[in-house]
Amino acid sequence: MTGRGPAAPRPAGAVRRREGGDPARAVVIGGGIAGTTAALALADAGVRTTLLEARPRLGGLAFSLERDGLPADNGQHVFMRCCTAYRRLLRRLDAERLTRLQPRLDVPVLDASRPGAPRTGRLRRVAAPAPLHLAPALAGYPHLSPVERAGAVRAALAMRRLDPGDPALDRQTFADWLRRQGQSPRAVAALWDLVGVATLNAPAERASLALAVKVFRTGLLGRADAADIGIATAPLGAIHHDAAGQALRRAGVEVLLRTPARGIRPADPAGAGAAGAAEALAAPALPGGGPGDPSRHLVLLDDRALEADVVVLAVPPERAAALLPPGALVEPERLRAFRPAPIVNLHVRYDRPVLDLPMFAALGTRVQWVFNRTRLAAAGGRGTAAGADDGGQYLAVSQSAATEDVDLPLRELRERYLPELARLLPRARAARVTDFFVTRERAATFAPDLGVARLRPPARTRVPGLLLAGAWTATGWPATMEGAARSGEAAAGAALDALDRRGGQWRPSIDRKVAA
Ligand SMILES: Cc1cc2nc3c(=O)[nH]c(=O)nc-3n(C[C@H](O)[C@H](O)[C@H](O)COP(=O)(O)OP(=O)(O)OC[C@H]3O[C@@H](n4cnc5c(N)ncnc54)[C@H](O)[C@@H]3O)c2cc1C
Repeated sequence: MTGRGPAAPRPAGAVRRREGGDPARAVVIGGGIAGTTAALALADAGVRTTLLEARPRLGGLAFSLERDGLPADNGQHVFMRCCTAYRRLLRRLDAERLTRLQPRLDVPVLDASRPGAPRTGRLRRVAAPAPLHLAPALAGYPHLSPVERAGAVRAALAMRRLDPGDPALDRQTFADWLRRQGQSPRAVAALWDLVGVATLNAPAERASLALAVKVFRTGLLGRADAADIGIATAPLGAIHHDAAGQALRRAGVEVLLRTPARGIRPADPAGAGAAGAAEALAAPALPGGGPGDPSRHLVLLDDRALEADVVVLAVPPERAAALLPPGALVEPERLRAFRPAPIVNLHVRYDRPVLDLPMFAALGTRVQWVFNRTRLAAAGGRGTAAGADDGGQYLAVSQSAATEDVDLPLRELRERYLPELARLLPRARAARVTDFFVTRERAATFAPDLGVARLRPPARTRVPGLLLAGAWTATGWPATMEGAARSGEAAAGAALDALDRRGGQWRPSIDRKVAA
């Protein structure tokens, strides 16, 4: 993270002003988690902020849909206690109450490779400092042999000595490193990939060691409570559209939905720049030269242009590449080099309860993680809204790194997965499936490929006051809600720094005397 931390909500009426007395203005482009975080931080610091979102809803990649009255998410999302920026955002949205955070990490792991009932292990922590907090779980983990368990402990201790920021780690795969640590294919499947595929969206064979070290060191080898799992008990849309929209509007942010930005250009110093998008698009490149004032920006819309002192561009990388003015990045083509990685969710409704656990991870089957949406919604006081109204149960099966599945027809996915769920859940064998549908996100995350760290730009561009945000920017985290929230905080901090640095144009402190 760069720049300052998030600002505390401003006192009512505090406005950040330019030298001439006009309020400082920001435009944030993109209403996903990164853009929402940035817009709130800017508004909280007294900057008049407009948030542009191309779609009719906020939330970006974290959203909900409705199917025959059943609220469903585009994909199951989880976070961890160590996701401090994301949890800050939840609090800022007054939406923590729409989530549940485990008091202590506890993940049941069902192994379906043997005939009969699956064997259950548990990855749960005890009240001890890291890394001892996981020692009893590992010692009793039935999916590894005693030799494999001892080997896993040795590898974990070796990983604690690696620095995720070391560029050399981004040039080797996680799998190569695990092999060098003597990890068996079984240990990779039953332990490292179990966590790694879900968090990195790639198996160890295709994941950069740098990102893997980031995940394991932060989540499992740092603070003992870091990996306690948090899950929304409400639909994602209730948090990232409804609560976000309310918080933004309460903070005074102007939220414009269905409003795509078409370009960013320097503002005309004579003030005529807002006249038309076509003329502005034809303006010469930044920085320097040409008629534009590089200290202010024009954000071009379909029918007009908005003038701003700072702009935060919080859209996916290929969109950012198209919107950035020439010269804003040294190597803008890098933004087009991110490879997308898919996640597929299978939504299954049974006519009766088939699972008591709130969630589990699976081995010995193609099923990865299963979430009991009915039980999770009941934990949040919304039992009837999640498939329990007819006495049934609604499960979401989350499949990361789903390259094989993402283009399969619904019927084939049904044939592929329902027998596997029946293998894992004995009660599902006698149950009737009342609905089965699929959500496919082809670009759920960027692929954590070797060398991906080199593609990820920091918040600051070469144009003063034009900042980048998004889970794909240089946060050090894989593409996650935490990465997105961190990037939003970083971009807002850098935008405020840019305002402060404009020699004499800005009053460095919030002017509390003038009403918004
Ligand atoms: C199925 C699935 C499961 C996932 N699971 C997890 C998980 O368990 N845990 C986790 O932490 N993360 C998970 N993620 C990743 C997480 O959702 C993303 O990393 C995060 O939401 C990205 O947020 P963002 O703001 O960076 O980008 P985005 O969400 O992509 O937001 C960008 C926004 O910009 C808008 N936009 C684009 N172009 C323009 C334009 N020209 N003008 C205006 N607006 C524009 C888009 O419409 C979009 O709303 C998952 C993602 C998916 C899809």
